[in-house]
Amino acid sequence: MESADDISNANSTNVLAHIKYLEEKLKVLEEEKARLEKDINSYKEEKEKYIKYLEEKIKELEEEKLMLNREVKYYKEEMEKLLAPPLIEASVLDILPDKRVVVRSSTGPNLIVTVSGNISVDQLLPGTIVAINQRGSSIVEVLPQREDPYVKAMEVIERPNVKYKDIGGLSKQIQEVRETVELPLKKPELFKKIGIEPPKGILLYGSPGTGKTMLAKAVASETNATFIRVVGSEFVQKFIGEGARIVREVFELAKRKAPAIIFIDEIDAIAARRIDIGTSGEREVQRTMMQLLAEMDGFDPLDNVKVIAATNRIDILDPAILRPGRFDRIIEVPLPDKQGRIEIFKIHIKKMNVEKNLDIRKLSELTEGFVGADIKAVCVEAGYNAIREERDLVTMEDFIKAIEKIKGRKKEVEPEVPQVSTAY
Ligand SMILES: Nc1ncnc2c1ncn2[C@@H]1O[C@H](COP(=O)(O)OP(=O)(O)OP(=O)(O)O)[C@@H](O)[C@H]1O
Repeated sequence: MESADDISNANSTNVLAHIKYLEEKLKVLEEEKARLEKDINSYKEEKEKYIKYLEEKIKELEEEKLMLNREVKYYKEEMEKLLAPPLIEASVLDILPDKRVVVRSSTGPNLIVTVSGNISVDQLLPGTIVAINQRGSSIVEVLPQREDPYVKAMEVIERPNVKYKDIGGLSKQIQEVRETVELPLKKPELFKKIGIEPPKGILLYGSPGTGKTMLAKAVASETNATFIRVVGSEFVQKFIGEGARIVREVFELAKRKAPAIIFIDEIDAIAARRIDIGTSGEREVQRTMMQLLAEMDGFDPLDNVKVIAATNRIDILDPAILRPGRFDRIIEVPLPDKQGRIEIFKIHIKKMNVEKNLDIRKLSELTEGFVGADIKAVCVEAGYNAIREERDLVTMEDFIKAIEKIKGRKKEVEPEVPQVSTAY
């Protein structure tokens, strides 16, 4: 028979074994727990990575969508452009009181059109270049204004306001210009009756500032002619490649605006004698001159267009332009002599408030070698001298100071122009 001790011994062995078993089980469970925790962490990490990857993917797709949207917009606009009817270019002629506009369309007729809401009528002036819709009913755009070089190349004065009496010291030259330009313009029948041809063109030569432009303007003014001025040197410097066309346009304009005087200043720049025509620039100048000669040859001496050219370098001119039927009257415009300077002073002083006994004779003596433009500059400077001292009367002293100043300025700027012989 088992004793109570035996029983209690057997039980405690069992309990111990059970405890051991439980402890092992616990260990296994803890290990399991640690493994699961590790799994969870790595799963979490992977998930986070995946989320990040997905987020980046979304960003990429969004960027791509944006690009595609842009592309769609571009193609849509292109499609619209391809499908849109072309606009018609037109230039504004007049604005009617009811805000409709008369335009000359590039397709031909003059049209009366409305102005689309996004354009203010104030923007439109005669000459403004606009686009009108295909139906030709409305101005839909104001186009950038192009400056035609030929418009820039000319100075056009409908009626210059220079009179012969504004020119001092050139009575002989005025007389010649009147006979050769004014008379044939005013009385062509006289020349027909007598049977002689007046010159088509005259050439004025002389130092800068002697009054050549004034003379040409005065003839235009006295004959009610349009004065069109072009400057030879600009053909070479500014309007390269356009010379021949500008010359053609100038003559066309002159015929349209006749009676007209074409004044070609600094003609030497396009009509100088050339030894060889090597560079393309020289060839271009040559073409301009050929066009000028062709135009001169092309009109009739009794047409009411006259050409006056001016130069201070007659010595370098190509003899071709001086042939009969071209510039066949040559008029020298000299430096004014003592009497001439008196006259020029008188002309410019007339408009000034000068002291009563101003000694103009003395002023003339002090200005030997001065041209008309210098004398004008002296008068302006004398006026300034009075203004600087807050006087309203210009004195002899002011003039003398001005003469000294202009003399100094002339020394600084005067180029060594060879004095032209008068043997022509
Ligand atoms: N004989 C003159 N009588 C009165 N004013 C004159 C005279 N000559 C020149 N002037 C004055 O000088 C200014 C310039 O003269 P103008 O332009 O006629 O000279 P130009 O000989 O044509 O000169 P350029 O050869 O430089 O073109 C004139 O606007 C005028 O005020």
